[in-house]
Amino acid sequence: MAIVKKKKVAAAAKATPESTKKAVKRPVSEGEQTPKKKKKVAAKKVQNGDTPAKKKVKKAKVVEEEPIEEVEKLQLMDDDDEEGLNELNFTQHDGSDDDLRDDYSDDDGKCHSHSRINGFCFDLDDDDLPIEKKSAALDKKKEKIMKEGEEELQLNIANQATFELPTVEEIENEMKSVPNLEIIKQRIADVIQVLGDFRNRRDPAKSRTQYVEVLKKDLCSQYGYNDYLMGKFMDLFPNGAELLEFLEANDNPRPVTIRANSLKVKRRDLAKNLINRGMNVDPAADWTKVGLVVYDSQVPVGATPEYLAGHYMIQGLNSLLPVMALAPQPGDRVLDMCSAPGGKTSHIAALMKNSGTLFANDASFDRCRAIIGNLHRLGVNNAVVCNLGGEEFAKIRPNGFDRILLDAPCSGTGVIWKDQSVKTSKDSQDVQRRHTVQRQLILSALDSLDANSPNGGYLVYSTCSVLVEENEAVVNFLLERRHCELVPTGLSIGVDGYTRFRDYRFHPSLSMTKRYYPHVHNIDGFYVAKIKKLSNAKMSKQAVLEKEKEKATQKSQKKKQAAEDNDSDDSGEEEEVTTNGQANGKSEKKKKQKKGADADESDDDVETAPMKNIGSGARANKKRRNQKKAAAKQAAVQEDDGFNTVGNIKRAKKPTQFKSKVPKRAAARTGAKSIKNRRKKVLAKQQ
Ligand SMILES: C[S@@+](CC[C@H](N)C(=O)[O-])C[C@H]1O[C@@H](n2cnc3c(N)ncnc32)[C@H](O)[C@@H]1O
Repeated sequence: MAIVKKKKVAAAAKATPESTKKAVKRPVSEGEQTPKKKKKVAAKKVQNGDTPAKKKVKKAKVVEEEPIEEVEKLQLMDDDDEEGLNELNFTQHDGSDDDLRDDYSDDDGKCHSHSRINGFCFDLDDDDLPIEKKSAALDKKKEKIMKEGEEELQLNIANQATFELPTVEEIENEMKSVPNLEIIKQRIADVIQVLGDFRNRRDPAKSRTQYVEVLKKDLCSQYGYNDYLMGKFMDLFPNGAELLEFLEANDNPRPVTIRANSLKVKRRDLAKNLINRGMNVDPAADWTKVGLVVYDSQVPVGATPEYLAGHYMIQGLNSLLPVMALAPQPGDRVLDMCSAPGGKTSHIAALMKNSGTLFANDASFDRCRAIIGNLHRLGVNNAVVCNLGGEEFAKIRPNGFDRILLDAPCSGTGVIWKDQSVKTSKDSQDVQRRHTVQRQLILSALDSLDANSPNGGYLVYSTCSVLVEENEAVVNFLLERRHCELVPTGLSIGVDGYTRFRDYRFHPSLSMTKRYYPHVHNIDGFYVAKIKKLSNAKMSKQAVLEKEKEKATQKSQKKKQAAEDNDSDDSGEEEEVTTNGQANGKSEKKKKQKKGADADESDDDVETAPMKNIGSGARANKKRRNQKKAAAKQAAVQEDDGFNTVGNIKRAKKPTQFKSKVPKRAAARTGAKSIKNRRKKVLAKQQ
């Protein structure tokens, strides 16, 4: 303790002349504390779980040991040292100082239990032991703090009850200047609280939609998302607290994890070697035998001799899941349809023990180089790397594989921490493009599977997206189009996939699929579904068309019904418009819906109305058919929000694989020329 004091004296010596002057002028101020500061210190002690009695005994001892001169020196300390004084519990007062009541005095402010030397008070007399008195005083103080805390809480609750919701326009204006994140954060918490107990906490003049709109705007500016994606996440996590957890998790990195390459090394041996290199590693989770988590490392994880020798692959734990679900067997014919850079491919090869045949495909030629590099490094020698659009496999290798992994290209909404640009770059068009390609790929993948494979016929579909449009809706689309069924993934972690989402309903078996979230599982957001192909025969077009028709009629009936309801409600609503702003919004919405329904019906009309000015005959019929098809396709694409699983799919532009060096017209011309030349030659010979 003496050392501590000396330091403080030294600090006093260092103090600026001004502060020293101040201290000399007002020596009493050394021991003075604002009541707040005192409370803080006391609260700190309570929090730390210090036994106050013990501490005080120590301090009293120190006081007795210290020479008075030393104590006087302390008067020269500057303000910064107040806390140090506090810790040592020296108090200088005349026994009536208000500030001191909290600590050692009774309610009258007089210090009864202390003797005073030079104005400093010490615990010496009275019947009770000083330690008991101090303990009692502390209890009292604690009680007071608790009381104040309770009062503050009540005040907060009262404040929350009167929380005023700004309008969306006000928020937009606020955002034009530099947004105050503290205010926004508080408002987010307030709105979430109101939404959690809407009936009691709402402002009666404001609707839930208004609260939700304000929340969305604030979340967008707090976390940096665009409106579209935030809307999607709000649909996904209607619970405000969970939404915040998810958004926070998206701003924080996941743990660094690696997969031991069982083709070359055992996990135990790899861990030993890496620890010797200065890496702090541990088994990553109880559900994987090959994953290791790297807590910290003195060497770059991607440049150790073990890495270069192919003993491990740097992979997120989520990457292990689809391969585990696929469970490839030695000797299988396996296709990894979208495999670059080859992390999952090399895991598949390891499970196949480098036997059988593994096709590692990717549409990007550049990314195929990465597959080749990784497969070489990891010692994979049962793989054929190919560079095709996945859509081609149904044609070039129908019913040709025992197992297929389709780790589809996606929006990446599960790995936002890796690429923050996703927050603003994803819009409805982008997501629509994604799920369109995903549907094409999943159909092609299923058609490439052999349903009669003795131990296979399995397709695993996975994405690193959390959006339902790219996951359950795509799998549901497949179930409606092909003879196949969902089977359990065999994965012990993950939450069940959606069978219903907002107004949409999926096949009940979709609960067998698995979802992963960063805030729940501390791995990247991910989705895994395992599908068994039941028959190699394609579902007849007739059956698919009938299903489509059925759904379409149901849909149009619903719309008509909604339109009729609107008609009958119209007059009543107009009255409401004048009296109730909330209802106003509602009727607007209904009108919009009606408009939409009308537009859709007119679309239907386009489809069904007889085509004019085309004429008759076979050609005209064909033209008519094509027009109908084009109109239907356009309508389906326009409407397609990702859940319209029976609609036509917009074909993505096919990647051009081989380009003929001679243009078509030139080729035709050359053909004609050579025929002419040959004819000339023949004629010449004849002559
Ligand atoms: C999610 S990544 C695959 C990651 C890989 N499975 C792994 O674990 O290392 C999606 C890949 O699909 C590829 N891709 C995109 N469209 C494709 C298509 N039509 N056919 C095949 N591959 C495609 C992309 O080039 C990208 O490499």
